Amino acid sequence: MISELNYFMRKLHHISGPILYWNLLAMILIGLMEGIGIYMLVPMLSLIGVFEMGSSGIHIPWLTELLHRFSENGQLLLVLLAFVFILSGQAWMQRLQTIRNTRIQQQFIRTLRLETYSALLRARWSFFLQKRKSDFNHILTTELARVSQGTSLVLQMAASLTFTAIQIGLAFWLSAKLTSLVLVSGLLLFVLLRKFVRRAKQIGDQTSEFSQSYYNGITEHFNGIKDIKSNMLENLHIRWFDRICSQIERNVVQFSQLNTGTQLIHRVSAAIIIAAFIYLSLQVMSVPPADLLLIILIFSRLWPRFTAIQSNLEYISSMLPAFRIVRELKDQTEKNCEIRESRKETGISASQPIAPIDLVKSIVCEDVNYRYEGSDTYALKNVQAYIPAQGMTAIVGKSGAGKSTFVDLIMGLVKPESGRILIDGKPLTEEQLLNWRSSIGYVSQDPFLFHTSIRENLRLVDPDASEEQMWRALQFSSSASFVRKLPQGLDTIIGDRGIRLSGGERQRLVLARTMLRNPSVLVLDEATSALDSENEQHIHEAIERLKGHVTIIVIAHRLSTIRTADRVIVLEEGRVIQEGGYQQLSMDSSGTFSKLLHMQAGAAGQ
Ligand SMILES: Nc1ncnc2c1ncn2[C@@H]1O[C@H](COP(=O)(O)OP(=O)(O)OP(=O)(O)O)[C@@H](O)[C@H]1O
Repeated sequence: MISELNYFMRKLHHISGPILYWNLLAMILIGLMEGIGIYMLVPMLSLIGVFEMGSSGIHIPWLTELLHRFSENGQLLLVLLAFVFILSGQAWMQRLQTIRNTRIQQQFIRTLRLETYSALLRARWSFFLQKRKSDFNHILTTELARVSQGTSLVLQMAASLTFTAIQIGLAFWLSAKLTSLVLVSGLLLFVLLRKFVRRAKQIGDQTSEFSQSYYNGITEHFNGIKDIKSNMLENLHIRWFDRICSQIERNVVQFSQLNTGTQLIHRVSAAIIIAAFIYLSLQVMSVPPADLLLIILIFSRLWPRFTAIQSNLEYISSMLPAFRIVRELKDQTEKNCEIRESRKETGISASQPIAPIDLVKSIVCEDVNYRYEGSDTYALKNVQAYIPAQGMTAIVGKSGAGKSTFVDLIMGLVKPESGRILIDGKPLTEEQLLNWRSSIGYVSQDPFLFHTSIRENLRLVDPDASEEQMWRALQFSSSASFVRKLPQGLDTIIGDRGIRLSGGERQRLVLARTMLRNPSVLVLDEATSALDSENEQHIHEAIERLKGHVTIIVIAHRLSTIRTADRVIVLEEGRVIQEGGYQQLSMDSSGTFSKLLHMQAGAAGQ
């Protein structure tokens, strides 16, 4: 755990640079001024004879001589003026230091956020297959905030320790005996309260666990809100929400009980120790009243520092789990990094421009086998396939046959366990992966649109796209007519994930967006949900328009849309069982393809 803390402190050092140490120096100076201001008041007052001090106190001959040049009233005014000056200066510096601290902290969290987010986006697809996406939301919001809070507390703690060291030094100068007594009592109490620091860590573990469940739950529920509403599952989910909120509440209260408990012990001990000091000083040791005042002063300044250190330790301990979680994610994303950074500038990195590959001949799969991580069965077995450039290839097969996995391999999203993928005769290598990916346009079954205007959604892939280019892409994807009918045309806001559009319209819009990128290969995962025949016709028209310009690969769920396919690849249980032209396969009456055709024709006729 300490290694994690160490890692983030080193990172803070790396991000902030020398300013971090200037800041710590300022903290020390502030502590010094505060100590001088408060501690010096009593001895200075005694120096000008306001009251008598015993053996303790300060003896600075030149200062006494200097002060005695003034009248009595002048001396008092001078001492008080110095006091006001020192404390005001300290307050002013404190403000500057706090602002600097905030800057350091914010720069640190910004860099951490950026690093975590970009490391996630640069991780390979197979990494996301094993993870819950809501965990990333949770880490990027809650856990990163806790890490930032934790490092800020470590800095505060460093400052607190420095203040304390300075105050101990000053207090030693005034009275070594009394200070030693305070120190020994403080250390003893700290040792006695050690177990509370450990308990704080356990509470911190639970905090992470509950907040993770909270994030996972709410993300999943809102993703499935339509199912919840249509199946009347609202109360079930409200009950879950109530339960997790109660657990979070209990966890926070538990920490507060622990923290205030140790504070209470500290305060009560302070009262007992000071009462014992006073009793011993007056009744046993006959200490003069001015010295007694000094004891109280030293105690009242030092003890709250000990209390604050104890409290800080508990808070830091409760945040250690967040340090571990963020560090683990960083290690995992590093291991799964697909896109390397090309240069580093103060933590912000830029990616090199990636030149797309222009497909001219074919994509070939040679003896490809693939298994998902943790799975024993092969999703693809000995796959041999040929996809011609500029033609239209349809991938068909029953649900679970391996169509999506096949296309993921073609797109280089996952790597074959064995076998090769050849692009224009050359094996697809790790180095070429990104060039290859940048040549591909992918339209998924559940297309991804932002809650903004159509124009903004289109410009996502090409910020400089002109109005004319946008309309051309819309025309190509058979979306122009429906966009024209919308109240604000291109400026119509389409709702969260495009909720205000029909499934087919959404898919055509994403197709238009993909075309703005001028891909060499277009991969279209046909929507499984039964689109109306008019929309099916629109998609069909769009594909026909694109044929000959780009290589089209369609994962086809309705065979009626692929009548004009140049090539059909039929998959069954991870194997290619048929491959050839549409006409050729449909005429082979004993083949799976013609059976699939009959099944769909039968279903359509019912
Ligand atoms: N992330 C995953 N982890 C483990 N197994 C998976 C994963 N995704 C898919 N599979 C398995 O791999 C096989 C092929 O799945 P795939 O999604 O490629 O089929 P598909 O033909 O595209 O199906 P559908 O038409 O229903 O989308 C299935 O047996 C499926 O259970």
